[in-house]
Amino acid sequence: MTVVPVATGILEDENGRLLISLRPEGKPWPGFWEFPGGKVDPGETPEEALHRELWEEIGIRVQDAEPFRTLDYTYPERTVRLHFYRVRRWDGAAHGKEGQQIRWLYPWEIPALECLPANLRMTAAVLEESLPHPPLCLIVDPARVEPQAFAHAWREALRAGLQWVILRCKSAVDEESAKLLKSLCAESLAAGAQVWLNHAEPLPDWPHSGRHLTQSQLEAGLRPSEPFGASCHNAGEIHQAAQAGARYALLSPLFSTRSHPDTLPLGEKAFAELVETSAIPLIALGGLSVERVPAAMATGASGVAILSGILDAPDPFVTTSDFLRYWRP
Ligand SMILES: Nc1nc2c([nH]c(=O)n2[C@@H]2O[C@H](COP(=O)(O)OP(=O)(O)OP(=O)(O)O)[C@@H](O)[C@H]2O)c(=O)[nH]1
Ligand SMILES: [Mg+2]
Repeated sequence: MTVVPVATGILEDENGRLLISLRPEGKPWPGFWEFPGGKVDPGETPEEALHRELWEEIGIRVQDAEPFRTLDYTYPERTVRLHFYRVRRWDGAAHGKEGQQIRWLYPWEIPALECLPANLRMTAAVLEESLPHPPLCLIVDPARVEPQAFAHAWREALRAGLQWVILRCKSAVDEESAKLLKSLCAESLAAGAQVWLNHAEPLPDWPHSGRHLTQSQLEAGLRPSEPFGASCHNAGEIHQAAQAGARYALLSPLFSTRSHPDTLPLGEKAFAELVETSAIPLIALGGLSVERVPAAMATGASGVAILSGILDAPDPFVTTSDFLRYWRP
């Protein structure tokens, strides 16, 4: 089958909002949102097509286009090779030159609209850029470990370079623990790490970067006004999280775990298939060890999350460093 080359532009304004446009009647997939662009003409390079299409469709002259991703996608009517470009500098004011609606949206707002399926991967790829780096997420749960040992493990992980903590606090903590947790949150932010609170309402006044929602909070309709991620276990839950505006989903369990021995793991193949159709980045959770990080990342996961691996380690500094070595050889 012939593959139709297509060039599309992901325009980004100074606030990080992206331009999407509505496909008009008379073309395949009318009423779906897309990034503006179109088919590469014979004799044209994809970049030349991008310049021409963005002039024809939204009336701008591209100054700089940075190749971003190339993706093959098969629709019932044809297979397209999509050359996506990031466009941050242009002349002119973008408008629907062919009468089509356009919108400027933050990347996490896009999955709520009906988009061309091939484009959802791009939303996920753009969102992935804002995740902490290295994308190793430590889930800390004070209910699982005695407070002093817990604080020690958390601090040692930060000292080793950890950049991402999800603080899971399912039950109320006493005043002394609350004081300790608050100061650990502040220390983490001061170390340049992000802290996402997984906590019931009302949220305590602990310094944080965002919220992490459990599946039942998401289900119950909780939609924080600040950045949030969510815990998911299947395609339906990922879709719901994406539509709700989540920045990422923790997808579990990738491998079998000691904590949930009766839960069937997704396995690498099913995980990779979920990555293919997800509009938000997926973080692999469940049964992760240092040795398994490469296999987890090979599924297309945007990062890995661990719970027991570091908190229970004899030397959390060494174990965190071992995990981080995957991103910092
Ligand atoms: N423009 C555009 N096309 C996309 C995107 N994602 C995606 O799968 N496509 C597919 O790429 C193909 C190119 O589409 P197009 O209809 O824009 O082509 P065009 O502007 O040259 O229009 P024309 O057919 O009127 O000449 C379509 O099959 C469309 O479904 C996207 O984000 N933007
Ligand atoms: Mg077009």
